[in-house]
Amino acid sequence: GEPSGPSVKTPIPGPKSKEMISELNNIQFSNTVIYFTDYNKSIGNYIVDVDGNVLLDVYTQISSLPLGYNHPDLLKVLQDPDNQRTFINRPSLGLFPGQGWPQKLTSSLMAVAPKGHTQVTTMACGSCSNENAFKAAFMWYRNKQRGGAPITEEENNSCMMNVGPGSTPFTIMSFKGGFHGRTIGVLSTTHSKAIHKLDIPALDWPIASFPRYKYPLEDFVEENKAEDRKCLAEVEEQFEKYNKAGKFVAGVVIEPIQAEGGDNHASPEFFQELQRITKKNGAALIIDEVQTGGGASGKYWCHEHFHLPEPADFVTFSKKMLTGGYYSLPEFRPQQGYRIFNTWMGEPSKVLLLEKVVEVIKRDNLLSIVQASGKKLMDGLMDMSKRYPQHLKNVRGIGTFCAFDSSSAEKRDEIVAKLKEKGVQSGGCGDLSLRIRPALVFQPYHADIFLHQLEKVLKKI
Ligand SMILES: Cc1ncc(COP(=O)(O)O)c(CNc2csc(C(=O)O)c2)c1O
Repeated sequence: GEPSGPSVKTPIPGPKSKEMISELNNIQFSNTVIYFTDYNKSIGNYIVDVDGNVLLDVYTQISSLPLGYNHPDLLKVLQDPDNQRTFINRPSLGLFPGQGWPQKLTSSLMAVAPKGHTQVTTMACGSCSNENAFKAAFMWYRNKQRGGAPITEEENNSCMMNVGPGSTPFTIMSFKGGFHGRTIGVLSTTHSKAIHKLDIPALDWPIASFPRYKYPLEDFVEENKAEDRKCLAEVEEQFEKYNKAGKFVAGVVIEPIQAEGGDNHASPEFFQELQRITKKNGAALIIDEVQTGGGASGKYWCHEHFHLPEPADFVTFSKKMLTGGYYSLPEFRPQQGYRIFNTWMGEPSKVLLLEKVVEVIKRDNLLSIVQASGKKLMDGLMDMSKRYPQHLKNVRGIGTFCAFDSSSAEKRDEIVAKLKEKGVQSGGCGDLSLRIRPALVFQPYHADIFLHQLEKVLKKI
């Protein structure tokens, strides 16, 4: 079972961590390592480092552990002899899927598919899921332009040398503050930190503004509505500008909440109107649920809170879903083989684990626990924002997907560092925000432990 609470015995990183970091540094760049982790002792909501420090983990490996550490039901998946074969013989899923693969997809990914979705494509990570969703959107857009005409020899020859008409001038619209990955295509739709983009070539694709609200929301209803209108007008302008220039916008990619960009929220009305504008302009709406998806918002998919008039064209996922991939409407299916393809096309062992995660979420009613813990977090943060307004403001969140701003990046970093000293592993995002990303097994009493430690930090800084 879990420890009763955090316990920190050494400075973090401790002596053993430091030794291992320098060992690793002989092999690769290791400056981002926070500490080496003991994956035998880490359990539930608690991460244990190699120096025996026990921390309440409200960051969970960049929001990617659905059931925390060493969940007993997941360990059982590994003990099943049939499953061992799946872990050992990693298949090229596009060519030689194993028996039972359709059933596994049905009982895991399709069991939690967004409303109206019947198709899923598995991938390895968030970046490659977005990359392939973009490609599927480009092919769909070109096929619409062809209107049934055959592919020409000129198209086949020209694309081999990266020129038109075979290589198209199509674009994907993204938003300032967005994060969709770091591989070279999606990196042109990522706009959260310069260090991610420096030195890498970028594509001339349209970029619109994402709403930046004033808080508390109830005090700024008109201002925030005006902000929605301003951003939507920019989306229309970008469509007009790029389509007129023949750089047709084939898709719009957006997160339900911009996470890396600083936990920026936008209203359901913003997303409903964005879907209308995107459809009107003949583009695909790609909702990136890599960080928001998998249950942290209290629903499986965060965009479910927006009551979109129609299903999104694509919903990409990774992190808490354990496998990468995307759901897409049938019209986006490739028309030929080997166009959305790579050696592995994801990993069945991750889908086996996801199948168990989906079962546990249903059996243990975890989504309602997320809602209860999220309420506890939000109430506690709102209360603290009244008592420490200089350090904690703009409290926001859906489910346990919460955040607040501090007065400066330094202050935010100081709060993260002091929380770590008190045995809470948290993380920053954007310029001023501290984000909370606990596992789905994070109970209200864990929220109390977090809030208690946070109060102790705020009292002293
Ligand atoms: C909304 C969203 N979309 C796509 C991605 C990319 O996923 P990965 O390629 O990292 O699996 C992410 C990854 N998140 C992430 C957090 S820190 C980070 C990094 O590369 O520094 C990446 C995401 O949050």
